[in-house]
Amino acid sequence: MSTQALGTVAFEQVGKTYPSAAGPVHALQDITLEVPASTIFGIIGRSGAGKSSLLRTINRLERPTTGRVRVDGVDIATLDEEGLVALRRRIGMIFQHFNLLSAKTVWDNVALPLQVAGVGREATAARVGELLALVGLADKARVYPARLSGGQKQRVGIARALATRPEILLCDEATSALDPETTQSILGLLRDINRRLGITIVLITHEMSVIREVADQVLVLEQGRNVELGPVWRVFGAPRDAATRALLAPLQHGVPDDLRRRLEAGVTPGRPSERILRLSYTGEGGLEPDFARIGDAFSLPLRLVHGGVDRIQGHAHGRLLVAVPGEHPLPDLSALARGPGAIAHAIEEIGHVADHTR
Ligand SMILES: Nc1ncnc2c1ncn2[C@@H]1O[C@H](COP(=O)(O)OP(=O)(O)OP(=O)(O)O)[C@@H](O)[C@H]1O
Repeated sequence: MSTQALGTVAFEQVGKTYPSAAGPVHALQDITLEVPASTIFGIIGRSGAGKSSLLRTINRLERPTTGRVRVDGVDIATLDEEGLVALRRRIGMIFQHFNLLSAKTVWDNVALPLQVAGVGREATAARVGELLALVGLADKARVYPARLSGGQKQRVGIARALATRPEILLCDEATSALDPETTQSILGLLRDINRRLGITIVLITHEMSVIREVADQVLVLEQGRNVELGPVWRVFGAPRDAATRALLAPLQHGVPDDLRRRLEAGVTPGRPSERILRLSYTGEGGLEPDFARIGDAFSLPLRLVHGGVDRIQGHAHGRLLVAVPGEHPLPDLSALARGPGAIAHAIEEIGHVADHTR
């Protein structure tokens, strides 16, 4: 008997190969990692990286070609039909396009898994009432899905997925069909479910902002392999793999167009100029941008040009572009990014621009 908390998923050297006319497709290769119980675990990767394949091994919608998937310590490949049915009651799933039955009301959609599980009429009614209240749709019980907004449909999907009190919830691009505001409300609901009910949530998405918003840990897949895994604040703050950096590019605070043009234009010798410096914050060690200390470190007039700091799980990460007068020598930048007196995790000079203000 396992002593792990309920809702733990462990992948052990999981591989998945699909046959295809063009030869075998190695969708997953040698994935070994553990999703701790009661956490929110995100899986990202470009299209075809193997995200769906990995997610679907958790409830045995896909069987690994090699290796093992354990849920609460049990190798799910060993389950018989009955065991598999029981496993799927412990693992809810929600989908991008909700997968609701259009001919059934909200109430009937949510009741269905309970009816299939043989739950009695009264207990079903009580549970459906509870679930609709949980997802904020108590007044929509008799409505058909066609009359609901996307966000409401996903709430029905969540209520249905939670009907049998699962310990794990799999989310397959659950917010990808929703507008940003509705996405926020669904993410808030998922976070609430995770915190209040202790349900482990494994989600795949192509929206990096979703991971940043809710996930505790993130796995980056590239061509079926684990190329990076860690707490979101670390992976997003200081991505180590090129694939991660490429995925995160849309979230980075880049150099704005006008500044880029000024950097490209260069400076005229003898005319006033400014140096543009980039200060980066990765979330490590609780280091935060502190303008008083930054100013002291340079002992030069300093101007904030561009940038921003996000907070992920309480860790500050982001980049600031600052300008200092070009004619003064700079302090040792690498020393300013080292040790207890560091003012940023990395400081680099990205170029000079003409100073039109002098
Ligand atoms: N049933 C299948 N038969 C053959 N090849 C498959 C099958 N399912 C997936 N693949 C292939 O396996 C690889 C991984 O697919 P998978 O759907 O897991 O990736 P993904 O990261 O979820 O992609 P997407 O973001 O586009 O959904 C891809 O090359 C895909 O074409």
